[in-house]
Amino acid sequence: MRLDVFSIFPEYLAALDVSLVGKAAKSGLLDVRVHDLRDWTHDRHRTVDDTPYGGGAGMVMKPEPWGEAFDSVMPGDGPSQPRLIVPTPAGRPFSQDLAYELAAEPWLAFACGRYEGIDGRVAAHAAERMQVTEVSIGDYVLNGGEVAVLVMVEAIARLLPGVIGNPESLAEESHSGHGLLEYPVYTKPPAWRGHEVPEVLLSGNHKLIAEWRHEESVRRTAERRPDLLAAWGSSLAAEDDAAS
Ligand SMILES: COc1cccc(COC(=O)c2cn[nH]c2)c1
Repeated sequence: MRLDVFSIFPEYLAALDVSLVGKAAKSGLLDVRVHDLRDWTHDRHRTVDDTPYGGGAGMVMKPEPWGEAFDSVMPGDGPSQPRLIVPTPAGRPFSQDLAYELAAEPWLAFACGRYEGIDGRVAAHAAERMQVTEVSIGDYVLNGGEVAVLVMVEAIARLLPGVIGNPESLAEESHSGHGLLEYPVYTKPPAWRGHEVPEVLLSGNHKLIAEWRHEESVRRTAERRPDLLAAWGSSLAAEDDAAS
């Protein structure tokens, strides 16, 4: 997979060279290219923003640098086009499902917005030749899209075959499809500062362990994410209906 990231703070994306994503990049599974948007400005101050039409506080990112950057890095007459992802509070919620969807793409490009956002014509013009998806990683406002890109790239990269050492661990974890939150996990020592590991986990009885883990998943999901529990319950009912 090829990944292009456009930002006025390219150094923010240095984290992509570290650990999992860094390893995937070195092993050729990921081709990560970070671009400084200011390389496509032409004035002495390398200006990327201006005041918003219609008034209001803050600044808006000008369209010209984005247009020139996209033309230069992913030319419209090129053999293929990337899928463009724009992190924004106004976007489609990022999820494990969307991470899987994006992990199937051969080429992703991320546009990191700052200030009050990017001129709306940038996405509209890009959509003339590539799929554009505005994505939110949560209902809060960041100063820029860079952190959101780090979140999404990590969630996506770990799904690529060969990136995760142990693919089985993908199947069991929270939000990996069965709809409940993950059960608590423990390792040695069996007792630690007056806290014991739940007895059942030391029993070797795999049926009891599986039951305990399921009950813990349901309990935690009910406690922390009643919305997920409701969805899980109705998906069970749907399965029963389908089976009957
Ligand atoms: C593109 O326009 C903007 C405007 C303002 C901030 C940002 C950065 O993204 C976020 O703040 C965000 C993404 N998911 N949840 C929050 C982008």
